[in-house]
Amino acid sequence: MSTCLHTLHVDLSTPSSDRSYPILIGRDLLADESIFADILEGRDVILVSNDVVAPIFAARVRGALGSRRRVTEVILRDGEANKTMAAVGDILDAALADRHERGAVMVALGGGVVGDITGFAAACYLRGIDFLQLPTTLLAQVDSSVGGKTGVNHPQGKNMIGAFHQPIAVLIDLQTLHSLPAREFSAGIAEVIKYGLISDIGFFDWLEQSASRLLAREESVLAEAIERSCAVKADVVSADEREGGVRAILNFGHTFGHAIEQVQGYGRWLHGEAVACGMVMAARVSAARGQVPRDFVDRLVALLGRFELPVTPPEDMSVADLMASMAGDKKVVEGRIRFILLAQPGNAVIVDDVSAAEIESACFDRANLD
Ligand SMILES: NC(=O)c1ccc[n+]([C@@H]2O[C@H](COP(=O)([O-])OP(=O)(O)OC[C@H]3O[C@@H](n4cnc5c(N)ncnc54)[C@H](O)[C@@H]3O)[C@@H](O)[C@H]2O)c1
Ligand SMILES: O=C(O)C(=O)C[C@@H](O)[C@H](O)[C@H](O)COP(=O)(O)O
Ligand SMILES: [Zn+2]
Repeated sequence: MSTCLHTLHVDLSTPSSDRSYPILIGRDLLADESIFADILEGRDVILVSNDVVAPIFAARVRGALGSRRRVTEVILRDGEANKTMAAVGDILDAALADRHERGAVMVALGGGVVGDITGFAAACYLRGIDFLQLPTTLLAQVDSSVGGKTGVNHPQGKNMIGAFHQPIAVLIDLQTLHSLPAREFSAGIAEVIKYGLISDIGFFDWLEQSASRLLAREESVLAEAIERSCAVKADVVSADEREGGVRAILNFGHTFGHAIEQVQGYGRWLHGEAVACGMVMAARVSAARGQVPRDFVDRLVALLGRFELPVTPPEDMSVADLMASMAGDKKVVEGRIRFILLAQPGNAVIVDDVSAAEIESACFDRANLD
């Protein structure tokens, strides 16, 4: 028997359509046949996972999918370096080989890499079929499984090829977090902290108070952190599904972070690690502008430090490297890089007037950063 602790909704209803979907947070959801029967009915499935996650969780999902539907299984190679068009091709080849029809559903079982690739394959297959998110990392549970950003990396930049394609549901099984390595858990915490910084300073305060219990992975604290994170994300996505405006605040720390990932080579820094460092950089620029107190940056650095997340740019990375990479960011408009800064703690703002000199002085004066 599974236990559902929280249910949220991503509201995407318009007068002409309703693509809203539920997010279920609970225990043993991945083994619950009745949940899959409700969501998928009798539909065929293309189950996509990777060579780390499948050995741990695929059997229980196969069991819950039951024996009355056709299931094609695709096992990708693990890792950010494999978030490529080739991986999308592997999924499409398998689905075509088994002659899956438009009624089939792609099911993403894994972290953000599997989810982003599978969602994009679902957006492309037969010009678009449904997909279901079964996120197994903290990062995927609080962020990537919700909101419909799907895609793959390109040597020139993160997530450069993709589509907005919403899942039909997100099932967050807290049991999956037991096997998650500590470094991956911390990477997920970075995105959790992001939500406090951009829209809920009370949540940031709570995270400071709850750090030890989060590190101990206490279920009730994890469930609350995930629920509050998904609530912020669902609200922002409902307000601006395709990032025409406010959704860009979810990119806080990412303009810097994606550049770090790309310049270092995908996979050297985890996404969440690069975002952690990027959030500190954005907070430092905000503080230099007098928008947040300097001691708030110290609080952020201390909180990230509890989770052993990086707070200074890679030693071998220059401002020139950073600026060159950020010039290709997806948020660039008419050649101007748009940054997400803090207008104040708990409140983000989008600006396009941050200079290289300002970044250098706020973030690369290494003698003054520690
Ligand atoms: N679409 C979005 O809105 C969005 C949001 C945030 C991040 N992302 C993307 O997500 C990716 C990062 O996702 P991630 O941090 O989940 O990384 P990941 O998918 O690489 O997973 C991290 C590692 O943990 C392993 N793993 C997964 N679940 C496990 C479990 N329960 N037990 C043991 N090992 C497990 C994975 O195989 C992998 O080795 C990046 O590509 C990032 O760009 C997308
Ligand atoms: O959902 C969003 O919007 C986000 O920006 C969430 C980010 O955490 C995530 O890493 C996303 O994939 C970044 O999007 P991108 O458009 O900058 O590639
Ligand atoms: Zn992110």
